[in-house]
Amino acid sequence: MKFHKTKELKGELSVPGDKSISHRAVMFGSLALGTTEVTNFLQGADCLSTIDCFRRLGIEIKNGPEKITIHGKGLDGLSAPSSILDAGNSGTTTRLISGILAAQPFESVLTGDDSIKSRPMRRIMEPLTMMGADIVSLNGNDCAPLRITGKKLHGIHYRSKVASAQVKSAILLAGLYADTVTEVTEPVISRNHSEIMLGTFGAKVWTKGTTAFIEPRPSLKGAKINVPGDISSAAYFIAAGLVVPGSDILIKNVGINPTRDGILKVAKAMGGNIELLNVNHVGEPTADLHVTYSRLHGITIEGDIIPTLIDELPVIAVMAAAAQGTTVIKDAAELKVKESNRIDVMVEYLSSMGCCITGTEDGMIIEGGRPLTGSIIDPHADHRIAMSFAIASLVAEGETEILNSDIVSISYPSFYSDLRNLYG
Ligand SMILES: O=C(O)C1=C[C@@H](OP(=O)(O)O)[C@@H](O)[C@H](O)C1
Ligand SMILES: C=C(OP(=O)(O)O)C(=O)O
Repeated sequence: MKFHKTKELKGELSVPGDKSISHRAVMFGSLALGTTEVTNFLQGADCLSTIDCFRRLGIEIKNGPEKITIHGKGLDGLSAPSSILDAGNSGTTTRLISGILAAQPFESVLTGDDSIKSRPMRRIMEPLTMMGADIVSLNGNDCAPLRITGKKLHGIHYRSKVASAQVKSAILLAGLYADTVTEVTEPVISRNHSEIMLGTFGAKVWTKGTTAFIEPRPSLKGAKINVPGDISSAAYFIAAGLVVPGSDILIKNVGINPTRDGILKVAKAMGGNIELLNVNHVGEPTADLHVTYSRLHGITIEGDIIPTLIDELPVIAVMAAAAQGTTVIKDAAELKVKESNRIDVMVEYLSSMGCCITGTEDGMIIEGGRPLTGSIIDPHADHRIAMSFAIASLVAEGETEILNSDIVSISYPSFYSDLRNLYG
């Protein structure tokens, strides 16, 4: 798909439902007894992979136009899968479902696409094995495909080396089936959607500092879940509104959970004009975001804020390229093990557009303010890279071509049409 420099972006949009919350609604609804209804579910390929896996585990899930309906059968209601479980491109599906499968009275084989088959799974294999699970990486490389043979699990106190909601959630889900309380301590708090939603379904989950606790064997009951708009998807329009001169965009109903809102803090620290309207603090907090063009300046982004904006760092790099001065991103080595190596790919293609950017072991250094020029971008089958460069193209002279641009359907199928609707 080809893109050109644009005049101001103006108008209003609603981004699709949050990916993390949509996955969890299907998973927890499947483990709850009774009907769960999910509105504003993200119809992205990753969340559809989660639906497919739970259908193969014997759960009836209706994906209707207005809502998803899940006929959960309770904690012990899953049945041996009819075939290999395919998580597609989704790390969240792979890691969270592993925590559930580790406790089932049957064997499962879990796989995914080439990206999933190269992402690290030792981080969940280790704690789940400590709990008593039997998980084997079939290629012997600590990646999927995984053969998971369910066992009786023990509660543990696990100290995770990485701040990862996928690791934390896998352990908490296994903890539903353990013999005692399970505890997970993270170096820095990661997104807490599992803790919030498990509570909604009736689990006893609590936190103290960076430790999350779960009691075993709750009776989970079906619930109604309304998924807020995904702040990770809103991030592209926040960035576009801030960097394209004259822009004025209203993004409606965006999730602003404090474990996810780092993009808002960073945008403001860079000098961005973002106003939060209609803030609602019930359940997962939401707001409408009013974004207007701003003269951005470089900042340092490091430490505890990193997990709250980890998926937004590629588009933050684009904002940094358009800003005046230097932006330093540190403590973000996790970027190397996402759908692509997001440090290498951002450095390669922002450089190809004329940006002065250097990759480091745990981030990037970006000297902003140089004019960008169009280029040919291979997003390395990574949805967030494709969307980030679509935004960069809006301020680049000449033509930018994004190869395999359809990859955005992983998390945001209507991304290009939503963007085009804002053109003058
Ligand atoms: O739990 C989740 O829903 C997610 C957690 C993050 O991954 P890590 O837990 O691996 O950091 C994030 O990058 C991913 O897009 C979704
Ligand atoms: C890293 C991501 O997702 P996952 O880990 O679920 O593949 C993402 O959406 O940026």
